[in-house]
Amino acid sequence: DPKEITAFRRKEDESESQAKYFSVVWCKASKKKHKKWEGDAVLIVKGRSFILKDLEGKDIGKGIGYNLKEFEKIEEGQTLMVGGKEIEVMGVISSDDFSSGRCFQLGGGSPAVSSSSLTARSCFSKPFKSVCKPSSKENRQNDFQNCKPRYDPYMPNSLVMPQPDKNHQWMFNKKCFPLVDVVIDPHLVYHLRPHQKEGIIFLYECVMGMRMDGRCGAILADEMGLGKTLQCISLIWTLQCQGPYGGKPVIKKTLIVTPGSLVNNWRKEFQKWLGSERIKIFTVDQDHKVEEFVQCMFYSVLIISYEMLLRSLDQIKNIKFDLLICDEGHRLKNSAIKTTAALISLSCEKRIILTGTPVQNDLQEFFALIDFVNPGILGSLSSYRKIYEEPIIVSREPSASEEEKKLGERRAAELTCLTGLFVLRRTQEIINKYLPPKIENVVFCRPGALQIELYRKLLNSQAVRFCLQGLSESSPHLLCIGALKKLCNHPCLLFSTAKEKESSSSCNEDEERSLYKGLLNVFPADYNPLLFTEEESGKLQVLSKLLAVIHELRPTEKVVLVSNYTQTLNILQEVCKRHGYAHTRLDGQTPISQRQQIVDGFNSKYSSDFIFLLSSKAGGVGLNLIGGSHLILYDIDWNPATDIQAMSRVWRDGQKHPVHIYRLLTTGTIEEKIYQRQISKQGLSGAVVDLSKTSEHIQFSVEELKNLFTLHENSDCVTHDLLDCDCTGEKDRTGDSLENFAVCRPCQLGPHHQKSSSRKPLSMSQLKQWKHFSAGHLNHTDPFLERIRENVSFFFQNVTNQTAAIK
Ligand SMILES: Nc1ncnc2c1ncn2[C@@H]1O[C@H](COP(=O)(O)OP(=O)(O)OP(=O)(O)O)[C@@H](O)[C@H]1O
Ligand SMILES: [Mg+2]
Repeated sequence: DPKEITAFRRKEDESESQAKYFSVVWCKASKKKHKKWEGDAVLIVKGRSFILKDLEGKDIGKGIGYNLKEFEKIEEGQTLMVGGKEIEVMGVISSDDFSSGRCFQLGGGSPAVSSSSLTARSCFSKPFKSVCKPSSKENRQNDFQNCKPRYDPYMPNSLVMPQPDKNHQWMFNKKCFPLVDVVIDPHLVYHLRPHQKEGIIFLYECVMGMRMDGRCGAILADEMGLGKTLQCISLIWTLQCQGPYGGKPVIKKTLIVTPGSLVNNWRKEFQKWLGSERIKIFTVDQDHKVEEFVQCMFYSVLIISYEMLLRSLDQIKNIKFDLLICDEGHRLKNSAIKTTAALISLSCEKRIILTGTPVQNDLQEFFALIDFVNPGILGSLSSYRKIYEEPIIVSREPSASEEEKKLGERRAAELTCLTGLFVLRRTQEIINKYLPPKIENVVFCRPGALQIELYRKLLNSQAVRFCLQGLSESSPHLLCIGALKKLCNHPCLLFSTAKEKESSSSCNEDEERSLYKGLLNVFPADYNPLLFTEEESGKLQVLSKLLAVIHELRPTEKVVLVSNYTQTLNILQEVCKRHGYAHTRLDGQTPISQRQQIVDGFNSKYSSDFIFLLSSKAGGVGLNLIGGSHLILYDIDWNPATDIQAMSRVWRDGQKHPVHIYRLLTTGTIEEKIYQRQISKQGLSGAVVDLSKTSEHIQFSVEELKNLFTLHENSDCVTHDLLDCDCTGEKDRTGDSLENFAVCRPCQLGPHHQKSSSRKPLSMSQLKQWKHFSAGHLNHTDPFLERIRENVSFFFQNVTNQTAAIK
């Protein structure tokens, strides 16, 4: 009957589209009576086909063309043969449990974790006195008397840690000590910002294993400058003196591992918040070895650099640390490197990673960080890949089917949920209200005549032409880019290299020679790079005027002057000398032991330094340079993170003055192109804001190279030309409110990671909202811009926190 056939077909179609999931055990098909199951698996049945996956998510069987009726009837307890395997169905898996991935057993059954421990958190319980029978009444009274909270939990503004729930007490209070409130030292609470109080509670719950049974790790990924250090110091100080069970301290010794340049910063922060009496800390350096820490019982905190840690690993392994803190811990994202392996080898369970970089952009790196703080929580790397990484990545491909998209999203949500319990990230906005206004300027400086001539010559070189024809196998484009960038900073930087190349005869440097060929002829015959002038470089001219006007109008304020190149810093330093500006300098060659001293010197109100010369790549991360309130970025990096890092050195907690940021770009040159790339491509694609990415990682198409290697001589601002803005730069322009431009960041996992905007690279549409004007039309009250306009073709300006009260 045709009707019946249609009905049958429809039914077949329906079951084709609806998958069913079962948990099963399996073994190879055999005739043996006593079978031995070989393992658990997940059976996915869809119409006439099936897939069998092991609990690591790997396919262990697949087949099509099975009997539809038989597949429809599958139920608990049933055995059946599929793909040469015998299976017994243990139960039905809900489609939600499958799509979230929860049905795959992870690291010893964490599925219950995500929902239950959240509720557990809020359920405070009484100690179970009934179980607890101290030997005598007196004893008990003594116990209770000794077990008073260290600080009064009922004082107004007191910060009391949540009490552990019954389950926790059962696990960790075997001796039935009375429950005591853990209260943060009021001396610290007085200074804490609200987000820091929350952060301390978060860290406390994590390391106490209250958020996730038996897991004591945490990742504090707050954006730069939110005071991760203070939050950790508060935690250490609290756990070292108090604990919920009978008031007994939870930890004795803490190990803090940090980049070398920050070792002393940590010491200083301890001192700043706790003075030198409360807690004894020990920093390892050339003259202070780990042995000393071991010998002196009164030290409780050891601060050491990652490099020193490797060198002293054997001694460190012999010390029992109860808490491990890894500052700038994103460097542990690679589990293959020695440092990570060394830290994993330490037996300490309570582990905290601090990082200002978003951690979830790269799923593999994310795994490494998670697995470091809470080993095994996501299962093995191979199962993580199958269950999370692969479906999530597939779902983001443009070619992904609806089904793949859904599965990927669901798995991503589950991953966020699972890890969200011990990863905390707050963005900069949270602290903006405590900060003074920030005035950001992008200043387009006209190149000098010599610069233009040299620029043309370089673009006509054989090396550049080869690049554009895609003729070269090696990567001469990096050479060409490097030379153009140098030229933008100052022509004298090119002179020395060109001189060298001219005389060298090595043939591997052919490309380099072809780049510099004939360049010397463009320089004046008696050119001496040591006697460079400011006029030869557009930016240097602007810089020099800018410094002069700051010096004149704000004699008590200081300037941080940033470049990525040591050679450029040399030039800038020479300029300081010529004008008699007192200055100090920190770059890659500055011994680590001296860095903090230099920073402190500059920040001190008694210092006479006017300028801090900083190589952002060498020493930027984590430094506080709040002594300066003007920051000038002399050159631009491919990676916006480098520049953002530098900017947040001055606009951070403790800054007393309005902050002025100046980014200098040479009009029409490669610098504008790099800037555009920063804001359009990277900004919009939400590319990882990661300091480790350098230009070597960037792939350029020939088309892109053509654009890079073009000089726009007739534009006031190519970036503005690209904005599709209808103004002609003749007046201060600002568009609609910024909120209209939600920036999407597809790399992040879940919606609640999308909040940040202030520390993210700008997008083009956001830039359009900045005030912008050509220098000729500057009817502006900014006295600083007024003074430099002569050598400038265009300005962009944006003010954040305009109304902020200056403390
Ligand atoms: N509650 C506070 N009140 C005043 N100053 C604070 C407070 N919290 C932190 N600070 C100061 O803010 C500055 C930044 O703090 P910190 O160095 O800990 O930031 P961070 O989160 O580690 O940032 P980064 O990622 O750049 O290392 C420090 O000088 C610190 O002393
Ligand atoms: Mg820090």
